[in-house]
Amino acid sequence: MGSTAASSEIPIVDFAKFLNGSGEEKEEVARQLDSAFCNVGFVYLKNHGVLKELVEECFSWNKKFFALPQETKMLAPHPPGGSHHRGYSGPGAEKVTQHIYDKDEISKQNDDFKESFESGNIHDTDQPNIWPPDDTLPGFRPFMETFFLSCSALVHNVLDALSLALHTPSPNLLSSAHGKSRFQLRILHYPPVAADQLKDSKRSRINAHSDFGSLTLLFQDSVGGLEVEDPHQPGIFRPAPPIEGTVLVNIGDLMARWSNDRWRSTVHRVGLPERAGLGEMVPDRYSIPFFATPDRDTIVEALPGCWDDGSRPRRYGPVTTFEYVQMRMETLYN
Ligand SMILES: O=C(O)CCC(=O)C(=O)O
Ligand SMILES: [Fe+2]
Repeated sequence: MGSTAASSEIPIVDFAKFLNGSGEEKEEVARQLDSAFCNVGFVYLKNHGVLKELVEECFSWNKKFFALPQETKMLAPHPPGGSHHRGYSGPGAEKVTQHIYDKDEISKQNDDFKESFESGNIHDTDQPNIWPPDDTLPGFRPFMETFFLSCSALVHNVLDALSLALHTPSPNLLSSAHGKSRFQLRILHYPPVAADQLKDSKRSRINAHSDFGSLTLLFQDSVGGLEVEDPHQPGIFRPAPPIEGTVLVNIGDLMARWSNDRWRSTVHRVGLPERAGLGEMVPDRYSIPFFATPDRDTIVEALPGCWDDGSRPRRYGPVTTFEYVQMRMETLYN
């Protein structure tokens, strides 16, 4: 059972009942996900099928990679511009903005204080991976390629649960719209920062934003600081603390649009952890988001079950994934 406290709370759902359960159990999990995504846009999944050992190992590669000397990390540089999203971005390279498309407005935003490394599907010829030379961190590349596959499998399972929730004509409608699995695995490192600097949201580790794809998985370490906007009280952010053994799953803007705003793409940010004392240093934070996007030619228009000719008209015209993503990426890097 998902917890049923206030609807702005992020429920915990046992995904084993979808992966291995009876037809009825699958339906029940699908309903729980649907309700979480309608209410807060986020859910914690336990028994999600990505092995604990793999998650732990990914955190340890995350630490090893960012501990490399800056000049070594720069051997796998993220290309300038927003269309090839692979490789290493140093502190301040990316400004996460919330629906601001004007360059002057973007430059007024605080710089995020973080560094990241992105990799994607090995078959993605549009965005080939950019790896550091093998001898700088032997084992890193094959591990990340394996972890990608495991996260990708989870995304497809969650998509199947969502298709079930909507009773789409084809039971794998959403999964097949992501058939090429052109996803993005990011490892993120936020260096230590004085708690005072994060107080009153003067500065964020990552500014308030929503994700722009379909679904995001997020593994976080034990440091905390992730906050999710209360969908029923705009401007109020609530902690989304790490919960051992779970992965957070959230809806992105493209999925919100696809679902005709049935599912919410909720604004989130990383700031001061709940327990941090002022005057202290907040330790490094490591996290691992995995971003799913449909295949580039997928036409995104209101899904079956999300609109009707009565009280739920279609709110958006059709757009391809490619057109949509281009528009959003251009604003990220300048
Ligand atoms: O580091 C985190 O926990 C959040 C990362 C995030 O929201 C993002 O990369 O889109
Ligand atoms: Fe995010």
